[in-house]
Amino acid sequence: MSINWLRFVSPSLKKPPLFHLCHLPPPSSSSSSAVIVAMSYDKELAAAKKATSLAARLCQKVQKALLQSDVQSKNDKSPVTVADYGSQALVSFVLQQEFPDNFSLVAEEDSKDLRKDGGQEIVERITKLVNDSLTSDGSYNVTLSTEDVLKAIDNGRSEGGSQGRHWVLDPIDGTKGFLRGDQYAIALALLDGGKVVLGVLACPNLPLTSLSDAGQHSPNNKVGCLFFAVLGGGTYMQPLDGSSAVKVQVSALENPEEASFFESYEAAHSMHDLSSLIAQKLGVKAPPVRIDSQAKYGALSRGDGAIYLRLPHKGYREKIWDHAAGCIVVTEAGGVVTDAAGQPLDFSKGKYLDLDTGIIVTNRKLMPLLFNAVRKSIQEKASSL
Ligand SMILES: Nc1ncnc2c1ncn2[C@@H]1O[C@H](COP(=O)(O)O)[C@@H](OP(=O)(O)O)[C@H]1O
Ligand SMILES: [Mg+2]
Repeated sequence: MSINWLRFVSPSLKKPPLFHLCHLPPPSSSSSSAVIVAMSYDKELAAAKKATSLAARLCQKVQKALLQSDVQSKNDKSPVTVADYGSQALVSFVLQQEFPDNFSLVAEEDSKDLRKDGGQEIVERITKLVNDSLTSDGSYNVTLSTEDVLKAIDNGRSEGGSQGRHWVLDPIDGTKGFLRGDQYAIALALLDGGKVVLGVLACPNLPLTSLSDAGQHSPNNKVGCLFFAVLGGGTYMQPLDGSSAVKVQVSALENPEEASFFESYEAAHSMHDLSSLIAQKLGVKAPPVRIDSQAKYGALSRGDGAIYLRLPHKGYREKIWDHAAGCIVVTEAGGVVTDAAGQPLDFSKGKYLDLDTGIIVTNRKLMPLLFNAVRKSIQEKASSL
């Protein structure tokens, strides 16, 4: 490869970037059936789709008629809602029912705040939402008590790691988007031996057609997408109403000037000034597409945009549930996900990802160019401070 990327690599970068050295598997060949996807994880995939779809329905119901009392503030000042808790309880309950002998879940929420004085009313509201969802589905003939719901939430306390199987859940990724009435996702992945082997992203507000299509905001345009991927099986998207799935691929774009890029809606989550510098270096003409949550990974996996830049402010540590499902959804659709030093994301170290600077995502053709632009821009920004 003749790319002169080494000039821009920081001195602290010990290992060469992933896309340069690794033999990446060829993009999956096109296939018409979703049934062949999961040879060894088919039961897990079915359970993950069911759990996230149920959780998505619960979240949609809450988002439609959100009460002031549905929203609380966590210790870190970030918002949490009855839908975050309800979604986690539902997914945890379904997975434990399906895999009673091998169940470990790393999830974002816990019941500590709910168990405090004055929490009873909100726990009852969550329990009703969970039971209504289970009843509407009909597969589980149970009524959970408030204590069952709190326990189901707390079953997400696993630390993950490099051994065995662990489910990884963000019950609502993009809670701020959820509260604004915008994008959010229910993100569920399975780690096996520290590697992500399966991912499902339910995106209740994402249009079924490309975000770049004219008229995507028209009331006739249906929303609600379920993306799913199993290692080696490609990525599929289906409407959340359950109709048939189609295989998706990342954009094949080679000219960065024609690319559009995704970033967080929230400026506090990603440095918009740095991504604008990167876009400028690449000659990107389109303005950034700012949406919340891992819906960005889903949209990128079907080629809505070609680049996703996530460049958190100094000191922020990314959690595995914010990227595990999105990462496999994009890589199985032929994309590449690395940190800003070109290294693959390592999901085997527990709850956190230890990253160099941020996360960059694009297709194989554009990655060397993007990587160059990212390194140059990071150095420029650092030297201008
Ligand atoms: N200061 C920060 N920098 C980067 N990410 C942050 C952040 N504070 C919160 N986040 C994460 O950003 C996620 C939302 O992603 P996005 O910015 O792509 O919409 C949040 O998920 P939750 O909504 O589950 O808390 C949270 O994990
Ligand atoms: Mg969340």
